Amino acid sequence: MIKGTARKYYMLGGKGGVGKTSLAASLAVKFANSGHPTLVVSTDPAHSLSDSFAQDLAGGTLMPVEGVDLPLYAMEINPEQAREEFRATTQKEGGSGVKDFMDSVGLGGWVGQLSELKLGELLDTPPPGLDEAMAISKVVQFMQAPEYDKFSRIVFDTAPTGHTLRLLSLPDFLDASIGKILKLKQKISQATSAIKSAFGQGDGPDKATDKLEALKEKMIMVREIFRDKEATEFIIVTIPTVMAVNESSRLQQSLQKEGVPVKRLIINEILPPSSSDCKFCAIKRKDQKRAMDMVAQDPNLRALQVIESPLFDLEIRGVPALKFMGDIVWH
Ligand SMILES: Nc1ncnc2c1ncn2[C@@H]1O[C@H](COP(=O)(O)OP(=O)(O)OP(=O)(O)O)[C@@H](O)[C@H]1O
Repeated sequence: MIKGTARKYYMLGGKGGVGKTSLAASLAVKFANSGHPTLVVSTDPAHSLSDSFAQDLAGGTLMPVEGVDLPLYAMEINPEQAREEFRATTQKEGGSGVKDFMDSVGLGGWVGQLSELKLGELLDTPPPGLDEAMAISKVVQFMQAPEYDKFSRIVFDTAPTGHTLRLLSLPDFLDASIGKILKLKQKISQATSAIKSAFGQGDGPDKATDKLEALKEKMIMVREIFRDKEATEFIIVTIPTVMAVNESSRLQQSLQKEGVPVKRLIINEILPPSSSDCKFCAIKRKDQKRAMDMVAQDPNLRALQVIESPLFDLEIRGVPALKFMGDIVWH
């Protein structure tokens, strides 16, 4: 995972509470320790990344992880706060502030093009996947803004399962919508010049179409990244319980359907070996073994490389603890 200097994206996904944040943070520390300028991104409203690194990383901007001499940055996007800002702006300014807001989250380019083309209505009603759009907008920012050029590893502590899948299918949805708009526009521009001006607002129809095409290209770029086997890996995180394994199996099935590259499955919180199990531990160990056997037999999961991560006897908080975890899990 540390080989090569080309940029790689790692996305950790799975059921709530299985250890995504801890594992994403420990992987980021591991990458940074290996010399990779690394960025870890979270869209969890609960500020779990701040908790994990034991420092305030909130604010939605690039934050250096303090107290370590590592090329390590974190970014915590709070989707709830972003949604509130969105609502406030649209209410206050009757929708005209949408561009300012979207500018602030890095979607400005898209919105600029959309509103010029009078397609801003698409964004006036925030779609259910706005949280995911935030994350995607940041991905687009990574690819475009020079301050992100330096990162060779980008780790996402993704939202729980359902959100993650929406995130992955959103570019497809937008791509399809724009395709439809393009077709519609072509039809209309052939029909009447009055309707033509509603789309173009002074721009010739060709220029407007170019802009839409450029917008579509950008979205395709995001989608390609999610599906690029060379650049991206989605790592499923699970724990050794029947419920978590079943959910991971369904997640892997949907990711496969979306064409998202998955190679590894982490089973987190495995009881460490012991020669003197108490009754509780012995029962628990048996229970965990049953769930792990399920992984080995599951048609969706059995082909994945399994990484075992032990249950630690202390809470993993702060860089030294994350390094400790990372050295055990990611080797
Ligand atoms: N291997 C482990 N050993 C001991 N504690 C762990 C381990 N992995 C995670 N934890 C603890 O479990 C809790 C949940 O972990 P974490 O926040 O990383 O999960 P998550 O999947 O990101 O949760 P959410 O879905 O709520 O974002 C934290 O208190 C964390 O310290």
